[in-house]
Amino acid sequence: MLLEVKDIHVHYGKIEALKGISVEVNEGEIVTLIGANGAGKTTTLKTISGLRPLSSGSITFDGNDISKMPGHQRVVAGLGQAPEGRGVFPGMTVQDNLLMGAYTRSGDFSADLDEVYELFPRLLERRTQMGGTMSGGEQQMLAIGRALMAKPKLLLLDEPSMGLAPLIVQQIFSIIEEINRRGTTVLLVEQNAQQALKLAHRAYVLETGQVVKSAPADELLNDPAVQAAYLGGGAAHDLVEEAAGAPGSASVPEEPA
Ligand SMILES: Nc1ncnc2c1ncn2[C@@H]1O[C@H](COP(=O)(O)OP(=O)(O)OP(=O)(O)O)[C@@H](O)[C@H]1O
Repeated sequence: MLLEVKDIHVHYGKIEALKGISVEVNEGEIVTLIGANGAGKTTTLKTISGLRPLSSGSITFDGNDISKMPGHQRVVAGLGQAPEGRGVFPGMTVQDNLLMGAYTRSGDFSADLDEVYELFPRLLERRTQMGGTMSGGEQQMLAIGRALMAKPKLLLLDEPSMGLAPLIVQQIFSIIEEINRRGTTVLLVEQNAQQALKLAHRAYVLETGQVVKSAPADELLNDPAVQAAYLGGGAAHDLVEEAAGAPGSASVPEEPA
């Protein structure tokens, strides 16, 4: 197993955002976390990448306990992240943005730059353009390309479809598939559950800081409760109740994805 997140609890002040999340990612997989706004998807990714501290639980990556490892060391260990909101450096060129992704490495990474340009021909066309003047979709490509420059074993992607037109989302998702086909394991957080489940091998459904379901992605795509709650299939269905077997014990998802 490449990543094992075990029973993690994470707080923002007194608010417990993650209430015992466990997630596993095997080498070669695309795994997705889906769930309504506020379910804890982004917090889970931030905790894996070291941007949020754990209150309890553990994270094991590539055989090492990284629970207390600082974020920059996790990048060196092989965790690459394209963050929510993209984090492109606006006043730097596309190429310099990409090269920043390799700051933890030494040696010659021109072959890696070539590979990123091959995956994203648009970035090659725009390599001298300032990052901040790129469109939303192009900035998302840049964020993923920059994360790839660190040669990650596991690529963490936070809502790559956010705010993008359907055609661009399709393009980005097929590139993620290609990145995975070339050997990079992917953990994807998405509001766009439909697209994410079509792309992923396995998925976890999060609600109010807990995992309420985990299954192969195609199984979840055909699951009536998941369809109702997250795939625009009708009235929201409460998966927490179903998981807990206790009707009336939890809240309804805020909105379908
Ligand atoms: N900086 C913060 N300070 C306080 N509470 C926070 C902070 N960031 C997130 N939270 C809370 O933690 C919980 C989980 O939020 P998180 O952003 O992880 O959810 P999410 O599933 O990624 O949602 P979204 O899809 O809306 O980004 C929410 O209740 C949220 O309000």
